[in-house]
Amino acid sequence: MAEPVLEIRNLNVDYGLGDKAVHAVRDVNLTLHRGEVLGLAGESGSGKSTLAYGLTRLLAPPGVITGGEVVYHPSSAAAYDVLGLSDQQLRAWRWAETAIVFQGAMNSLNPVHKISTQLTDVLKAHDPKMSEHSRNARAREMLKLVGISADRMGAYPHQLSGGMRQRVMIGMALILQPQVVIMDEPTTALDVVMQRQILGQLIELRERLGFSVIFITHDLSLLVEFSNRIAIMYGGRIVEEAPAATIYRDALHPYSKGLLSSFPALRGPKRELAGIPGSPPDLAGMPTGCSFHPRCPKAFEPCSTAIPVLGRPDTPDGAGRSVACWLHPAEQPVSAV
Ligand SMILES: Nc1ncnc2c1ncn2[C@@H]1O[C@H](COP(=O)(O)OP(=O)(O)OP(=O)(O)O)[C@@H](O)[C@H]1O
Repeated sequence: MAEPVLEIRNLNVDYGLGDKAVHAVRDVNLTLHRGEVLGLAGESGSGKSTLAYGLTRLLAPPGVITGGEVVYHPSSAAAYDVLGLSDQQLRAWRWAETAIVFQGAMNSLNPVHKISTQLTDVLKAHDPKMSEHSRNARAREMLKLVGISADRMGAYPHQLSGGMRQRVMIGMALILQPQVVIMDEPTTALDVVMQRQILGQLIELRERLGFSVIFITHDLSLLVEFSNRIAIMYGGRIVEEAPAATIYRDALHPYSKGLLSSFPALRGPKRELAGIPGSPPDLAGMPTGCSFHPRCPKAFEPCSTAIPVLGRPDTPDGAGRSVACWLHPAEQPVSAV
């Protein structure tokens, strides 16, 4: 497997302090390798966005990181913990090393400025010495890469369709050639055909430019198609992680299985659709043990009392995948509740 570019280690994020704190991200360990697309899936409220905001240190109060590390490996320098960067270092890291496209990003284009100005402003802010000519050339090149003709440089956001605005945002995220691009539901506001078209184009760009992607969505079928590996989140924890094809073919966690059967597959054999009974847990009053156990069709003795640790499962193809489920206990310590 390629070397890591971003390692999230034991990350914990709370909203609020003290007894009333809501633990939205718990003990998350996740590694993004160079050049890969890592998909992160889970129902609404499972903590996906909080993880993205936490690891980029963009959390707004009352969000607070209560523990962990986010180790970034630059292409030609020593690794460092993003959580230890000064504000100034952080500003340089974001966008130039790691860029983010958040939900509804296409609506965050400034309506009173031309596309060209918004793209070149990013270049100006990060490299004030760059000439105007080079800035314009780079902006034009970037638009072309995301499939927008350079003659739209002078357009205002309202003169572009939703899909085009989203492409501009992706172009803006890539303009400083970051190593890591985090996409949090970047295309949900668009129709399905447009979503797939944009994602397909992003994957093509990744092959050409070599960046890595963390792609967040509740739509597992999109991830199966576009990711190399998939991590499934539930109640603030990663409950399973494996290569995309392995998850699709043979998910081990009953929650992953439930999530897979909630979406029609875009390719491959047809599956019977069935939802997951019950609703996601209230993070302010989490069930003891495995937080999925009240909804789990396979729950048994230890599930309601002890939290299963995420680890390599006891299956023949256990290498390269991990699961936190008592059906496949990992050979690691278990934290009793
Ligand atoms: N500002 C906030 N204050 C308090 N709790 C919050 C806040 N924002 C989020 N939360 C809590 O954190 C949990 C995780 O939210 P988050 O947005 O990270 O989930 P998500 O998986 O990204 O969901 P979605 O797909 O709907 O965006 C929510 O269930 C909510 O209880």
